[in-house]
Amino acid sequence: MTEFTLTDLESIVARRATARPDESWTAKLVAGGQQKAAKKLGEEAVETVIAAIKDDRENLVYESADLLYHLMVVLKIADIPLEAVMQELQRRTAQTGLSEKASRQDP
Ligand SMILES: N=c1c2ncn([C@@H]3O[C@H](COP(=O)(O)OP(=O)(O)OP(=O)(O)O)[C@@H](O)[C@H]3O)c2ncn1[C@@H]1O[C@H](COP(=O)(O)O)[C@@H](O)[C@H]1O
Repeated sequence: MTEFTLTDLESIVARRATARPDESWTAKLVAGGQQKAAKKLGEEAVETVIAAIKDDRENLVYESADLLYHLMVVLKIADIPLEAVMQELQRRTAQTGLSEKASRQDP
């Protein structure tokens, strides 16, 4: 079991965001702005979906890693700490996904 966590990745992204764009993909994404970074996140999401639909386990792992990394960059540019996402996920543990969805349906 790896000890590497998304919090570790968040720290790496924060550190590399301040590097020179010509020596860091993270810095290049950050310098390019949210529109480009979010577009890249969307591309990685599509690649993840394709791997899932093809039942391509190896690529699903690879693309999921790309997806999570690019999500961390987008959150960094938006100045949203991973902690905020984890808090929201924790809040949702109080109910099932289906009951939450039902609570949002129009009467
Ligand atoms: N986890 C990642 C990570 N995942 C993906 N990528 C980069 O994201 C880019 C994706 O670009 P592309 O889609 O064009 O490349 P691709 O996915 O291989 O191409 P396709 O075949 O999918 O189209 C590649 O350059 C990858 O290297 C990442 N770049 C950095 N990190 C982490 O960030 C750290 C710092 O990296 P730098 O900021 O580059 O120093 C690294 O040590 C890693 O821990």
